[in-house]
Amino acid sequence: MLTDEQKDAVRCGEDLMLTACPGSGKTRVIISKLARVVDEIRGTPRAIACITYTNAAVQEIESRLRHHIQPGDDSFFDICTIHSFCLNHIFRPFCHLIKGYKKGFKVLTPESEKFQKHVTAVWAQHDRYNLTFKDFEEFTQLRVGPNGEPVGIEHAAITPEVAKDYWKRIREDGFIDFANIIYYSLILLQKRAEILNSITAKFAWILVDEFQDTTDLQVEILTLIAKAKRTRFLLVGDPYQSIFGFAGARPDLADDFATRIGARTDKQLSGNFRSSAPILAHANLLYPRTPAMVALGQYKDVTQKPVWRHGSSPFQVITDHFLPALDGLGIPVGEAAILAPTWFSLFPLGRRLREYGVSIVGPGARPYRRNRQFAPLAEQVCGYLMEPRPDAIAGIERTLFNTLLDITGRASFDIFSYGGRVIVFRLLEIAQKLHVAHMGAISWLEAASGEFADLLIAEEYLAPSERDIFRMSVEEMKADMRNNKVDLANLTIEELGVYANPKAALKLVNLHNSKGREWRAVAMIDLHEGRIPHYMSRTAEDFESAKRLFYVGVTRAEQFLMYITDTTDSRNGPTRFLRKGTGVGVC
Ligand SMILES: Nc1ncnc2c1ncn2[C@@H]1O[C@H](COP(=O)(O)OP(=O)(O)OP(=O)(O)O)[C@@H](O)[C@H]1O
Repeated sequence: MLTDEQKDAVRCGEDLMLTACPGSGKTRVIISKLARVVDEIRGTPRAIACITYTNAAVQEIESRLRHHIQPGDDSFFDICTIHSFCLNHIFRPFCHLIKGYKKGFKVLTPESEKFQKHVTAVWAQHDRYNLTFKDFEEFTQLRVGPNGEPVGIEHAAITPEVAKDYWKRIREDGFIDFANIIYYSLILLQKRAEILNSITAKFAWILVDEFQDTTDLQVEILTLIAKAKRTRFLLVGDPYQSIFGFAGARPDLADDFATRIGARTDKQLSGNFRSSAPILAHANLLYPRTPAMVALGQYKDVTQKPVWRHGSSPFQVITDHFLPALDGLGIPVGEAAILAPTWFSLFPLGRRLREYGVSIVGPGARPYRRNRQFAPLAEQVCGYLMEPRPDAIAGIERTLFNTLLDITGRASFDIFSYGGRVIVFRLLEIAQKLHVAHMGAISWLEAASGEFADLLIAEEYLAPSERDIFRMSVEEMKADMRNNKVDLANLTIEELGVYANPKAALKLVNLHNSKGREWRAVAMIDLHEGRIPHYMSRTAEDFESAKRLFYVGVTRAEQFLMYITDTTDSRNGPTRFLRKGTGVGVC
């Protein structure tokens, strides 16, 4: 059932920029809108693009939409990120028009070995060795400005020369990164009227979720499409949840675009289905809204106020206060999350909690590096063995697709066809047979890596020369685990599966990645001035953006919220967002 304000937004036939408070059911509105406009265009050659911010959101919408549409409707919509929209509809079909990509391309993802290789090589070219995590991370933030220049490197070690050399290297090796997919798509639309024409002829509607996090190039692309006046827009967002400024997001662009296309901006979603009234009272202290955000969901009548706990370390407060509070409230740890301003404070906490015997997902949870090639597939399959949920099959397909892409450099799209699904079921059959035969995770991994490779070679997804890649990857996983002092003999398939199917595990998430998610209980750690806002914050916008990040954290909690500070650093003082006047007023 939709509320009146949700229905109103879905029915609006004009271009609309909808401002939606946290937990207001944006996803529900987008799905209902999608189902409604599919009804309107069914049988025509037109389609709808639904652009979301992350792949996780794509999967969420895809799986929920299944209940609303008819068989065969798939050709009428594309649910995608802006990158896959540009890749599939603009860059891939027309890349032959671009110098360097005439013969095709491969997408360079930060998880791939090639990414590491190129970053290492380009740094060596500029005399930088002994690289740290940050030296790699910075390349994932690299963006292209409207004139083709590198941007987003103001606080980075990367110089414009390094960025350009990096792009030159990857292009010579036949690769393109996400930033350039967007840039070249814009160029193609600007220079070739026929490409713009084909896009606007195809898309009757473009629905954009998380529009507050849009970037300048993305707005340029949408503006070109809007100018043709053949495509309608539903843009949904919340300016108070714009937290991706470092990735080029600018909430002001959203308003600007709405004005440029003459979209309506008079509709709001103000009902919050997620959180209790006391949690919303804190959120409203940070950002009062008009109309005010009100609690409508199942936890609306919970009276428990958010609490602040201070201790000697996050681990001490979590184990002495947060976990016992969950017990008292009857909230399973799998429905709770620990949020922190950065990964750095989550790594040591994750490790200690794992040693303490708490199942966790998040940094420090995996005893091996995630980019080990066989690891994601093995985890997904083990997750399925533990709990065979039908929706997990799509996750396995996607992982298999990514794994093959990573190994072979080819996109095996037929994994998503009927034939591909048959392969997935055959892999699961092998996995099940081995599960029955092998008790421990290590012997399972050793056997499965061989048998999976054999099947994929027989079906021509892998070449015989690629047979040993999975086996070698298992050896690497074992070496990682030995280094991390994991008791290999006793590692279970359940433990591997928990990373893919983390229902029973406590989630450790950084605040940026918590966007769009919700948990019954949330603990926010490391809430110190200097962390949030960061000590390098200078401008009013820096402080505001930290406040929005804090706001996103607060609004993830449904029933119970704990703020945590600690004395691990003598300089630690509570963040201004916990104080009266500047924050939620708990200290
Ligand atoms: N009309 C409704 N009736 C009951 N529950 C609803 C309704 N609309 C949304 N919800 C529930 O509210 C919760 C929040 O919805 P959703 O995740 O779509 O919020 P959101 O607006 O995307 O939030 P955020 O911006 O904070 O990520 C979900 O659990 C959803 O099922």
